[in-house]
Amino acid sequence: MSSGAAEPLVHIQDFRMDFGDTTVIRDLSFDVHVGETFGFLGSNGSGKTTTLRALLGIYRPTAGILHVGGKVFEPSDGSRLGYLPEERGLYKKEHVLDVMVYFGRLKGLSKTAARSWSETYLERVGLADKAKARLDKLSSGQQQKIQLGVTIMNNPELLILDEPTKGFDPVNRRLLMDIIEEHKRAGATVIMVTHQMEEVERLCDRVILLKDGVSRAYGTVEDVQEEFGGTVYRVTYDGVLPLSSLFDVVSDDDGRAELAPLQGASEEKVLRELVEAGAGIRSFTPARISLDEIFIKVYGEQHELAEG
Ligand SMILES: Nc1ncnc2c1ncn2[C@@H]1O[C@H](COP(=O)(O)OP(=O)(O)OP(=O)(O)O)[C@@H](O)[C@H]1O
Repeated sequence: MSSGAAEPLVHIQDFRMDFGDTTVIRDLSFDVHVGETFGFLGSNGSGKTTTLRALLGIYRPTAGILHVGGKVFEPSDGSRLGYLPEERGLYKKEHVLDVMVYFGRLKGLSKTAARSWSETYLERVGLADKAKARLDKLSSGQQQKIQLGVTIMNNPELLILDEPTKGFDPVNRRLLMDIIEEHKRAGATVIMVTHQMEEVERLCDRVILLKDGVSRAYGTVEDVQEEFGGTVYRVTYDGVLPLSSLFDVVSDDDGRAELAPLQGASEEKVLRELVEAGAGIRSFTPARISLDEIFIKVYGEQHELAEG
């Protein structure tokens, strides 16, 4: 899976995927570079899992180039890959530690190394007391922790994680994000499908946003924020917000509003307008537009790009 210095580790160009008469991905192109954490974002059914499956050879693409390390991925390249698929499932009637050691051996670790790694991991994720339990006696979140462990245990150079924290409570989500971040810091390239925008803002260097199988934004988180308006003003107020040609009201709830400036209206102009209109401003804070807001802007639109 080695890759030249300037060559992206993952290269997808003009990817198209049809299922029967239906096109679910069209003209999709993006690269993922060595060492970056890449957020693969999009609403339900926008084509994220399909793209990952095509990249890993599970689906045959209708058209386009999908390369890992400069060539089409083959199962024999898998020793440096950690893939957490969307559909989870391990050998549920087996015991936790046995399953982990089994997968560790498949990934080329010695039995001792796999056992020692697994015991340390179980301790870390609060499941040391479940080492001898059957997998199907664990909660779904606990089973997911085991599956993530199996995915990362050989320190893969490329980690592909399809919704790694789906179904986790906030404490466990943070723990899992810490673990993923450690792999990122150790130099792993990470492709992460997630619907949790705070995870993206915390971890991802670059992102792509898919809608109906088409890219709607691609670049660094900052680039994407800039593309969608860059700055917003968060205000708290006691009175009534005026209608204005200087800003759009993005959200307004219980004395808290978010305003998007129009045509580059400056902070001073917007604030003066609010004060002069008697809006009773208590606080006024410029902030970057959040990915959550961008997501709502993109996916709240009509499906004008639908089949056709
Ligand atoms: N094997 C298949 N046969 C036919 N259609 C499929 C198949 N796999 C996926 N699709 C369709 O392709 C589209 C994209 O699905 P995909 O699972 O890639 O979306 P996703 O972005 O991963 O969604 P989610 O966030 O809900 O997991 C959907 O309309 C889905 O119904």
